Amino acid sequence: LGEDAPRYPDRPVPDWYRDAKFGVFVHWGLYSVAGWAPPRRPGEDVPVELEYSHHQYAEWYANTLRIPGSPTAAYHESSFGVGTSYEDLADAWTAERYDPDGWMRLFAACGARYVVPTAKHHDGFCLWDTATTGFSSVHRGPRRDVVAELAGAARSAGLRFGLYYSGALDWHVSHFPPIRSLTDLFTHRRNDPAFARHCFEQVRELVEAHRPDVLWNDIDWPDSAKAAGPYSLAELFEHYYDLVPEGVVNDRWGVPHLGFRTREYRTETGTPAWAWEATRGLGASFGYNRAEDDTHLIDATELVHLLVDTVAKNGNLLLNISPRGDGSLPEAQVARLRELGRWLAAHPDAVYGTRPWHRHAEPVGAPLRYTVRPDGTLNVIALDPAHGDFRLPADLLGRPGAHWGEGAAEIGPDGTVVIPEALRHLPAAVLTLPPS
Ligand SMILES: C[C@@H]1N[C@H](CNC(=O)c2cc3ccccc3[nH]2)[C@@H](O)[C@H](O)[C@@H]1O
Repeated sequence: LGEDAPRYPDRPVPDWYRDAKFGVFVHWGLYSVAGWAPPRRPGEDVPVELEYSHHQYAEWYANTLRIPGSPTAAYHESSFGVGTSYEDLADAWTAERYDPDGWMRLFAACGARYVVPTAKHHDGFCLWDTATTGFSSVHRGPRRDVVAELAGAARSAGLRFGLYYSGALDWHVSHFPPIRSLTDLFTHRRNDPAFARHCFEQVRELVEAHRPDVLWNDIDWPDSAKAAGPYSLAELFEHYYDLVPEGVVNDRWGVPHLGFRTREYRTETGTPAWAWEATRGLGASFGYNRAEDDTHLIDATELVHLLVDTVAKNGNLLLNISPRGDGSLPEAQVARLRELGRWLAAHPDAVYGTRPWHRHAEPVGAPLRYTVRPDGTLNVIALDPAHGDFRLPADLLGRPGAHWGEGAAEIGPDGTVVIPEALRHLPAAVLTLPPS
């Protein structure tokens, strides 16, 4: 490391985060007013040359709109007229159905233990009472301090409160051509000291006002803040941890300091020793996309499997919900969240507070996942109980006291486990084995 390379703290990921397992991501912002991107079904892909002109992330609307001939450019003109800019939409944003307390009560009821709303996304529109710009939800549109209301509502609902911040991209204060490729993504961004100070001061406002339990930065941080000195990232982290001793950050700051690692619409192949977080939308977008319908969304059973698989691999699931511009929550998304919450409410000890076993699944055979409770009890989670009986692996044969939630389990001498009829309709069934 060069002589001016700052020293970063080496901090463990706090237990509250590792025990929490399930958080709700909320991408809500100016882009939610337009709320449109070309819809994409699970498994559908586009050729790499259309990756940005047909970006499936509706929160990228401001960039996609600027790509000549993109479906978003056509949608924008037909919806808002040739003379309306993206930033003009700020004054059309009324958020008349925005109910922060209702949101947080719902997320808590669905089993989330933390929530991470967007404070500023790539469009540069700030959702808090900032002194750094007039491009904010306090000065324009809703005329509300969205972040403050969400922080209060989250903590009243017993949730830990984190904040998403777009550290690399701020299209309100940058003047590049639209991002049309991965190369553009790395070059059409500001790294100058003035921008670095701007980002430093914005995050300092958020940290000092709300003490977020999670600082979830996206993509990267301005390069000029990565050396020692005023407004450096090292100073920002030091300030953050002074104010929030149990605070945790993710891995998208572009410096050798991270808390939990992140995977986006991806999972880990095995069980890493480090804490990590899987994040995705319920459909193909984080921001609200009115072009998505039920067929574009992950179904509730897949959602339970995603959570269980992620936790078995030492990860958390940060599942995104996309509020409409008016602040209402898409009913199809809420239905899936509630279904996940019902399973979690019936099987809390299979997830919360657990740690991985020495393997997360079996290489072949029945789709099982494993988690270990603090007292050493092993949760054997059958992901497809409708499929019926399964064989316990050899290293679990003979362990006494096998139980389903309500009663002793019937296990044959060859390890065949009979799944009770009453459990076969569930997205997953949990067999517990007391500590051996
Ligand atoms: C949550 C999501 N993040 C996107 C940027 N993605 C990344 O910076 C990123 C993806 C990813 C996957 C694996 C490991 C690191 C990663 N960073 C944003 O461009 C989206 O609008 C949205 O906010």
